Amino acid sequence: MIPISNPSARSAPPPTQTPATASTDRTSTLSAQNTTLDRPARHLDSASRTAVRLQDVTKDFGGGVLGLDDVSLEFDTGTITALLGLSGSGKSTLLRHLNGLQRPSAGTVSVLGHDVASLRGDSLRSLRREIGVIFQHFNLIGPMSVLENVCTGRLGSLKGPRLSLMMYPKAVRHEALDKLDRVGLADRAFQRADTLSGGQQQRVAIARALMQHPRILLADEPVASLDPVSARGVMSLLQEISAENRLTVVTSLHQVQLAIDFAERIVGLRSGRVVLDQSTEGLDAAEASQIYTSVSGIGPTGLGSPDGQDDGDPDHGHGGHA
Ligand SMILES: Nc1ncnc2c1ncn2[C@@H]1O[C@H](COP(=O)(O)OP(=O)(O)OP(=O)(O)O)[C@@H](O)[C@H]1O
Repeated sequence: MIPISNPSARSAPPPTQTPATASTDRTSTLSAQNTTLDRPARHLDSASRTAVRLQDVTKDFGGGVLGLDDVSLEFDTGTITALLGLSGSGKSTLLRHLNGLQRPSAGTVSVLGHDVASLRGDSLRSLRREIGVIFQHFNLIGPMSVLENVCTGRLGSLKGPRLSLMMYPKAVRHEALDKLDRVGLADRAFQRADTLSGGQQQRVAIARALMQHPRILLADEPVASLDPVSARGVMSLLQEISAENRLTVVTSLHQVQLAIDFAERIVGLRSGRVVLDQSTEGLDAAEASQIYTSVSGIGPTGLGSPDGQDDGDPDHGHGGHA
């Protein structure tokens, strides 16, 4: 059995448990987790087969910049799609529309059956709990332990502040350790997050996202900061987790070969438009790379990803682990 508390944490105040969680032991935690991990195959009607649908979506940032230009796409439940395209082609903008960080100027974005643009407040937060997010720079809290970072993935569904690891319900701490075990890092639970390698930190971020029991995972250039070996390890983990959980993964990538090897489908964007939409089966890297080589029609580039910006939307916040 994996120990759940470290000696330094034992002096911390007892966890504040709600009646619902106070009686939850490790067994029930594991069975709750397994319910999530081994979700029985459900009869899927066409609505639940489609996790995400964008219909004629345009995002006009003003000044002639279209982040998305008449995009219509559907992402099926349990699939992995890689978004490819030059810097400034609209990959992050597309991802931000899926969790309501940005709203379309025209068209509709439907996620898990909800018209995202129509959601506000609690209903938007509730949808965001179903959407895990991982980032290029991991967004872990460096001085905090790995385990506590993973526990923060549950903050969106817990009431009140959690100022230390021991303030999380025991069931949450156990589950966080199980998630860490799943990503191969249970032995690092009590290490400071910022002492891990980049690949390890991204695994922790994945474990944190899994604490939400998400149905969709958005990954914005998840391997851009990693060496090639770690990058393949993280993509392989995403692939496994998608299959285990019927998790719909939409990820932006810059490496065509990784997209072909680990995603089922590639969507190529250029100046906010879909210029390639193809299954990766039998897809040739040279063919997919054409979205980078033809420069005609490319809009403003080199502006990078304006992380953290949004539309000034009052509900703004990263859906990942809030
Ligand atoms: N909040 C914003 N305000 C104004 N323009 C924006 C905003 N967000 C994105 N853009 C513009 O929209 C276009 C698409 O940007 P986006 O960040 O989606 O590209 P990207 O493909 O993710 O790029 P990268 O690969 O560098 O992350 C760019 O021209 C960008 O400058």
